[in-house]
Amino acid sequence: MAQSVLLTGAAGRVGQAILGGLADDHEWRLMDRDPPTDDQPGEFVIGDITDEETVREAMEGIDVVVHLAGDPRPEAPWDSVLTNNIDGTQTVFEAAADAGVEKVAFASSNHAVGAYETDERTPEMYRSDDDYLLDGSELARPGNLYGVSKAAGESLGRYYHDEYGLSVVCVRIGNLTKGHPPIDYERGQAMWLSYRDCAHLFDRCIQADYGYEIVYGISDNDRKYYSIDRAREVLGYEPRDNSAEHADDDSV
Ligand SMILES: NC(=O)C1=CN([C@@H]2O[C@H](COP(=O)(O)OP(=O)(O)OC[C@H]3O[C@@H](n4cnc5c(N)ncnc54)[C@H](O)[C@@H]3O)[C@@H](O)[C@H]2O)C=CC1
Ligand SMILES: O=C1O[C@H](COP(=O)(O)O)[C@@H](O)[C@H](O)[C@H]1O
Repeated sequence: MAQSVLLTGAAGRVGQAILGGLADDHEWRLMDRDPPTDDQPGEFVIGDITDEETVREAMEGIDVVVHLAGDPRPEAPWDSVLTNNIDGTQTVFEAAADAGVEKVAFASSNHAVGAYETDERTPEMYRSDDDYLLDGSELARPGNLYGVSKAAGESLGRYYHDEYGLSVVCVRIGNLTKGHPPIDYERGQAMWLSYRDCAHLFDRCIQADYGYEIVYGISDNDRKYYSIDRAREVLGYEPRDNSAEHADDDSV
């Protein structure tokens, strides 16, 4: 069923992957601090997610928030992730709760659990014959300050679910790459998320019923160390891509 969706960070890669698959499926209000470069569906709000008033106005009449806006760089410095990823995310959750929004899907990251990739486990855990698997029930274990900010976002989601009754799903997105898995990069191939699986996964986040969830956002790769069972069970995620099917592509 079509929902009224606020998509923050709409001008970025994940936002464009989602809109590429779902432009006609929902009523979109897009928000980004950068203006769109070409035609986009619905209305576009140019603004910063740390600006409470703009975020409150953007939230009016919204059923579901897909919150992507933030600094996506694994090497991002603390001042940037503190402002954009932690303060900005708190502003979005608070405004969503106040506006009576039903659900928030939060773009978390593989980097929230990056420190499980110890020297002893890698590179074997990136390969299909290794059975090491994270399933979303494990504690966050960030390997950088960006990952800390994503773990903080997951915690904010837990708080706004428990205290305000918001339905929250935190999607620990793997490596979104258009057209094919990352080249010559075993880790990236194990956590590849194709554009069409990305759009489908966030559609399920918009439409499914849940309380508070942490799921992994990757395609159905033969190589994987993140389970997608929870995304299948709770959201009805049915990925169609697999990085192994590109094994004959040059260097993949
Ligand atoms: N691309 C990937 O493979 C992955 C992405 N993610 C997360 O998904 C989200 C989107 O990532 P990408 O699309 O790759 O990044 P991107 O940099 O392409 O897009 C992010 C968008 O957010 C906007 N933005 C940033 N800070 C903002 C603020 N304070 N107010 C308003 N807009 C702001 C930017 O202008 C940009 O258009 C991020 O939160 C990132 O951490 C997580 C894991 C993997
Ligand atoms: O969270 C993110 O993760 C992906 C994959 O991480 P990488 O360190 O293997 O590149 C990254 O490409 C993306 O920029 C980031 O937001």
